[in-house]
Amino acid sequence: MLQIDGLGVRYGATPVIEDLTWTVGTSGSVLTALLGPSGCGKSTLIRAVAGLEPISGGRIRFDGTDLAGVPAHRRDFGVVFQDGQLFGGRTVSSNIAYGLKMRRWSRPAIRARVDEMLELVRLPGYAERRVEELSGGEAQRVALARALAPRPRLLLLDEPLAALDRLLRERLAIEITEIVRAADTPTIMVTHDHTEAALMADTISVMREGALVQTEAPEQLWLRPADEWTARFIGVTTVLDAEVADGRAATALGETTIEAPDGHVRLGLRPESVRATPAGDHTSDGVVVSVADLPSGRRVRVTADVGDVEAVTSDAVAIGEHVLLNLVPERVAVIGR
Ligand SMILES: Nc1ncnc2c1ncn2[C@@H]1O[C@H](COP(=O)(O)OP(=O)(O)OP(=O)(O)O)[C@@H](O)[C@H]1O
Repeated sequence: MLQIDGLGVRYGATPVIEDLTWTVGTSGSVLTALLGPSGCGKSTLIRAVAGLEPISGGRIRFDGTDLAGVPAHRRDFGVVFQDGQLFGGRTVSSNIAYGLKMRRWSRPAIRARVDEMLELVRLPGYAERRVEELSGGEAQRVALARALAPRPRLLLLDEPLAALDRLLRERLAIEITEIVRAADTPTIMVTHDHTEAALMADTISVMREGALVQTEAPEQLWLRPADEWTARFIGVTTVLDAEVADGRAATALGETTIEAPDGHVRLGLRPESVRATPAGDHTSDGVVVSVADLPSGRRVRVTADVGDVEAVTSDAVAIGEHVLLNLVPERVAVIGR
């Protein structure tokens, strides 16, 4: 288990991480996503955990042992960066064997482990390929095999999919999840993409400007974001005031059932939290200003009294059409509760 208390990291005089506290690997969680916008300090945090960045304050412990003074290569952590950083001019097997040779594994043990890793990352038969001949996705799988080969206590993945195209990213995201679960290696994965985080992780930690704002299972994060910034970062497009009484919330877009104590709350709406239907003879809630047909269904933008609202619809509504807006109770987030 990784335990970080009051961590500080600075570049020169500039603090990038200040007083950060984080516990990873409790309650059976294998894969934790570290999710945050570009420049918030995710890579810096991962590098500090790996021992690649000096810390200016606080403590990093693993299984109770303080890592201060433990150099990177003695931490037994595996690291995969965005571009894999394979050793060029060498074969796949020589890359995967690298950490095992450092640890003085016997030749037969190394050979067996390399084969096992190639099976795990689904590249059997690739042992003698030179790394220059690999595609981007293959190279990242080799980097993963190299990191996992010495059986690390913790695996750190710093945006391992960022350089790949979208289709490959999604496929490899799911593959990596299966691989680290099969290896049963606690893993932290850095990403700025909340869909990627949800595809892979069983716990998501949200980072903002050098601090952690929330650590939660994905479903809880979607339904109970800690604050408005977090809500918007994970896809909320409309924030709505509501008054709750007896499990029902009254809002400018009508009533909905909600699990929240009585009183004032703010609700976070994603497009799929609101359903638009043609108003017909009813008094409309707003007018459609744009329509987009996405793979997941039709998305509309509606100008309403509460401002512009993104919504989904299964009707053939057109721009300029008057619509009714209804909340979808199980898709409505409560902010800050
Ligand atoms: N070696 C360095 N020297 C000085 N400043 C740095 C250095 N590395 C990073 N920074 C700065 O520290 C801040 C955090 O950078 P970091 O790379 O940790 O963010 P990140 O969340 O990983 O971003 P991204 O998602 O874009 O990779 C940024 O403002 C960055 O410009």
